[in-house]
Amino acid sequence: MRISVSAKPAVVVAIDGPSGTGKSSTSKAVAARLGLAYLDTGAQYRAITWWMLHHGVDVADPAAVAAAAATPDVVSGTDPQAPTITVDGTDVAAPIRGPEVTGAVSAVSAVPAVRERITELQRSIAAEATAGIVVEGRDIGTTVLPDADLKIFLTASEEVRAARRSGEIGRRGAEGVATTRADLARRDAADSSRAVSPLAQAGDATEVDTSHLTLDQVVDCVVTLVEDRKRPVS
Ligand SMILES: Nc1ncnc2c1ncn2[C@@H]1O[C@H](COP(=O)(O)OP(=O)(O)O)[C@@H](O)[C@H]1O
Ligand SMILES: Nc1ccn([C@@H]2O[C@H](COP(=O)(O)OP(=O)(O)O)[C@@H](O)[C@H]2O)c(=O)n1
Repeated sequence: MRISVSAKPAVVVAIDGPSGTGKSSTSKAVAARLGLAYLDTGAQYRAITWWMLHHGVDVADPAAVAAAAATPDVVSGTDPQAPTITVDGTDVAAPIRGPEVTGAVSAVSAVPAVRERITELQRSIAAEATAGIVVEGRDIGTTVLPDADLKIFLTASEEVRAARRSGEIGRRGAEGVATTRADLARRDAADSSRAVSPLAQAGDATEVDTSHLTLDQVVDCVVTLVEDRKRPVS
């Protein structure tokens, strides 16, 4: 009798949700704890946006963005302890977090040619992650990896999200938080209403409201869900 030993299947975890719900922090920690790779898809959209701005492409003109979409070479490093992002070999980890990119990224990411390019890249990175991967974004569970083993949709109140993001970017006081809250609301509205793969919760995703949970509690919750859902070794 021939006994076939199949490799343990890799686990693919999709974590989606709006800004400030804790996607990046949670995904990195879950991946590190479980020995999985980590992909920040928002960083990829930010990187292509940075490239457009850097090369003088009019980001308000979808045709101009589409015409340039195939040119930049976006490369993501998927170690959750030290994720990296480069465009045409330039490390853009810092500039992609600046206000210019944040203000333009929703317009660029709404262009179908950009989404096609980046979605293809995301699928190939996930396919190559032999140990498994946590992929975070807006459309991972609905569009990029609809067959993910586990889909999580993180939420949190607008108030909490604005306070978290303000703390992160050093905006102080009630006025600072109100400005951040308006920025987040604008970006969420744009991301949720675009025609191609908008920010949306997959029907089979588990929703986790992080408003009143510590990061450790959220990580524990997701790790437990991953452990429960891992496909059995056959
Ligand atoms: N459960 C939590 N409780 C408190 N702060 C959190 C929690 N999750 C994330 N944060 C903080 O909120 C900010 C935004 O988190 P981040 O993971 O970048 O969110 P997202 O990727 O959804 O935009 C960061 O400063 C992070 O440290
Ligand atoms: N899968 C994804 C991930 C991000 N994005 C876009 O990229 C932007 C930046 O994503 P991000 O995850 O870095 O944003 P934050 O939640 O960190 O603020 C979002 O506002 C979306 O416009 C997307 O369209 N699809």
